Amino acid sequence: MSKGSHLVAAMTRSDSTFEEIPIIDLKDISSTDPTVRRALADTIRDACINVGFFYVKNHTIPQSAIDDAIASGKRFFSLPLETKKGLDIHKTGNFKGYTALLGENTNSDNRGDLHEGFDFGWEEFSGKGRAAEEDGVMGGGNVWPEGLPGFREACLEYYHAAVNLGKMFFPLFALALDLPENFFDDKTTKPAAIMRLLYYPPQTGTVDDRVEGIGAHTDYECFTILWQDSVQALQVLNAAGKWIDAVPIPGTLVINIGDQFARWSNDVLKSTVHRAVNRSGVERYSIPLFFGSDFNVKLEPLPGCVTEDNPAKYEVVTAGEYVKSRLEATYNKH
Ligand SMILES: O=C(O)CCC(=O)C(=O)O
Ligand SMILES: [Fe+2]
Repeated sequence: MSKGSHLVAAMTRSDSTFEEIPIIDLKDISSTDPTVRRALADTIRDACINVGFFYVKNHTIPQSAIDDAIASGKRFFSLPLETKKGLDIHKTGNFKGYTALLGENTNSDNRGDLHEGFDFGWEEFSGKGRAAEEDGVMGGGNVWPEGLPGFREACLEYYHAAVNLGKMFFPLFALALDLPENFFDDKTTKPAAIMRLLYYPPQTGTVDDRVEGIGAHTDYECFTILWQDSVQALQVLNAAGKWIDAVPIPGTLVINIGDQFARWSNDVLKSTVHRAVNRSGVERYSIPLFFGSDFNVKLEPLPGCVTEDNPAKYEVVTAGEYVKSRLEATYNKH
């Protein structure tokens, strides 16, 4: 059997009627022992083929960075609406800044998402960002609120810790796809990395089913690293059409595959539909960080993912074009 049919065969045997989301221990993520790395990559592959979601523990992001980012997020969201609207994501032109309640509609059948958000991208502590031509539609500077000392620093502290974790994942995904470990290196020299602080008010009283915290969707990039607080809201759709709770587990992050990886791997890796609905009665916070390839990379099917039984499913587009079209649809910028 060729390598290609091996992957596709694994995918064909996969079972996506999961009832639970697997937990993967990352204690060996920096190991240089090939056997140990192979074993970790195999666990990741099983999770990505069957579920498209997994928790990680021992994930390397310091608890202090999480605590500071969340505390800063809470300060930001409690600013007056007018102040936050000064940073409106619809006005910045590069999908960075503030999203008000119902300012975004992730599922086009819905009436708007019941969350507030604050989005930003690559920036060094020194303030150096990326030029527009290095980051596609998301290129150009971040916008930061005035009068919140330490906010930017706390955001960037978490951001860089999460970006470092994300960079450690690409070699593991390469191994999981039977590719050389360095396969993604030259395709992720300036990887897309967009972070959001999200605030979900509780939905109480009579609830319109078309208003959810974030409507059912798949993510746009290669994979997402999500921190969630202890309030249950995130749900993942299995192949039987059942919503499975991604129960908050202290000390873990949630990792999920997005559409770029699904397209690139011709659906060997699953980009699974999910949503967040906060009917807990209390406020909820989360921090997704969307991790992609360099924006000019063509998402041509990876070696081993296309066979006679699994012909190419997607039109080849660049990563940047793909994300741009999805963001424009979400924020209604046509
Ligand atoms: O807040 C969450 O748990 C999920 C957020 C999410 O799915 C997203 O921002 O794409
Ligand atoms: Fe998502």
